[in-house]
Amino acid sequence: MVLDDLGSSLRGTLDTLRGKSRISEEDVEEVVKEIQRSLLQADVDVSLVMDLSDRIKERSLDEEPPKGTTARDHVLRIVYEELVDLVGESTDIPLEEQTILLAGLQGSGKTTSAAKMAWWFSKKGLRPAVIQTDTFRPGAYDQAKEMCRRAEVEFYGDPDCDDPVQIAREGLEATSDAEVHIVDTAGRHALEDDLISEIEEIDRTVDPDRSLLVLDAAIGQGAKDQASQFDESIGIDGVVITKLDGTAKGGGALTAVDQTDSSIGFLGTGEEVKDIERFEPESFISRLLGMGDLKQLTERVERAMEETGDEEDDWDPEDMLKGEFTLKDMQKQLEAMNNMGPLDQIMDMIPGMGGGIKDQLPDDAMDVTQDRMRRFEIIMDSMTEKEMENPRGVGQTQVERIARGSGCAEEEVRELLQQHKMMERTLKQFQGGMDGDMQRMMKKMQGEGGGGMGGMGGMGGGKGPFGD
Ligand SMILES: Nc1nc2c(ncn2[C@@H]2O[C@H](COP(=O)(O)OP(=O)(O)OP(=O)(O)O)[C@@H](O)[C@H]2O)c(=O)[nH]1
Repeated sequence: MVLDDLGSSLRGTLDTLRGKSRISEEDVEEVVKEIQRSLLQADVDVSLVMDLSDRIKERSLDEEPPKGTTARDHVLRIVYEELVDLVGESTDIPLEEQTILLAGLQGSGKTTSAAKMAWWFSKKGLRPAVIQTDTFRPGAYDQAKEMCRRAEVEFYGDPDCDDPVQIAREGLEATSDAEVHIVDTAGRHALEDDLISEIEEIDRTVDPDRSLLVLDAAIGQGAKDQASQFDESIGIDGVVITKLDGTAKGGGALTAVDQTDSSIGFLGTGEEVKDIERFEPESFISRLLGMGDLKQLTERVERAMEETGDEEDDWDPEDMLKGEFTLKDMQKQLEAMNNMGPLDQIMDMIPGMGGGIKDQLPDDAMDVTQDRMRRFEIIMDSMTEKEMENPRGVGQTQVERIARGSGCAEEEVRELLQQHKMMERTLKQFQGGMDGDMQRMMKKMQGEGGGGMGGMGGMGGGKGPFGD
C-alpha cells in the first residue's frame, strides 16, 4: 500500500530517541532523512517532500514538547500532523441529491469506482444510478452493467448508441428517480484532445455537482500533468485513488491532489463493489504509520466507557500496569470489550497491534464470545474475594466447589482460569510497551469512567509507536 514501509522504517529511527527527553538537531535529521527516503521512493514529488521535511525539522526543534511528553512522542506527533496535512482534508461528499462525473485515463478504475460509489451511496440510504457513457472501449457497457447488478444499483447505458453526450443526457432523464447520479466516462491511453473535448461536452450536459478524477495508485509523476489538464478542462473537486490493495506506491496520486489543490474522496481497495472506503486523513495516516486508528479507538473507548458506567469500586487499571492482573481486572475487561464490539476490529485500531502481533496471539484470545463471557461471569460470582484476587491459588477442591456453586462444569471453571493466565501473559508482553498516548488514554478512562480499559491491556502485545 501507499508509502508502505514508512511506518516501519520510521519506527526504527524513532527507536533511537528512546529514553531521551530532549531532541537534538542530529536526531531530527535522522528522522527527516528516513521520511524523505520513503516518500521519494513512493513517488511523492520532490518539492513536496522538501517542504514537508523542512516543516518537520523546524517544528521538532522549535516547538516545546508538552510536559510529560518524550522526545519520541513529540516528533512522532509532528510527523503525524504534517502527513495528515500533506494528504489534506477529505473531499466533501454530502449525503444529498447530486450528480458526480468521473474522469480519468483508461484502466484507472472509473467504471469499477462508479459501481462502488453507487453501492456506497446506497448503503447510506440514497438511491443511486450509474450512467455509462463509455462508447470507446468495447466491453465497458457489459462490465458496468454487471458491476451495478452486483452492487444492486440502477444502471443506464446504451450499447447501440455511439454518442456519449446523448447517452449522458438520456441517462439522466431515464434515471430521474435516482437521487445520486454517477456518470462514468470513457478513458484513453493518454491525454488526447478528443478525450478532453468529449469530457468537456459531457460536463456541460450533465452539469455535475462534483467531478472526481480517478487515479490508479500505481501512477507516478505522470499524475501531475493528468490532474492539471483535467482540472483545467472540467475542474477537479476530488480524487479517487484506486488499487491501493496492490503494491502500488500512491505517491504520484498524492502529488496530483496537491497540484490541483483538490482532495481525496474515496479509496479503492479491491475489485469487488464493497472494496471502497471514504478517505479519512487521520485514519489513513495512523494506519500508514502503524499507529492503529487512534482517533477511532479513542471514540470507541469513550463510548464503551459511557455504556459501562462507573458503578464501582476500588478497581484500578494502573494496578494492571504494575503487573497485578486479577480476575476482577479480567471481569472488567470482558465487560468493556463486550461494549466495544468485535475484538478483531478493536485490535486493528490499537497502536502497534496490526496484523503481525494479532496473528501471534492464540486463537482463543480472540474467542471470548458473549456466551462464554456470560458463563465466566456466572462462575466468577461463585468465587470468593480471595480467589478473585489470586486465581493462581485456586486448586482442584476449589474448582469442584466453584463448579457446584455456579452450576457449571469443572472444565469450564478451568477454562476461565486458563483464559485469565493467557490474558495475564499477554499483558506482561504489553508492559513497558506503553507510553504517551496509551497511558494518557488509560488515565483518562480511569478518571472519567473508572470502568475499565476496554480490553486493551489484557489483549495488547508488542510495542506501539508511542511506546518507549
Ligand atoms: N485490485 C484492484 N483492482 C481494481 C481496483 N479498481 C479497479 N480495478 C481493476 O482495474 C481494472 C480497470 O478498471 P476499470 O474500472 O475497468 O477502469 P476504467 O477506468 O473504467 O477503464 P476504461 O473504461 O477503459 O477507461 C479492472 O480490471 C478492475 O477490476 C481496485 O481498487 N483494486
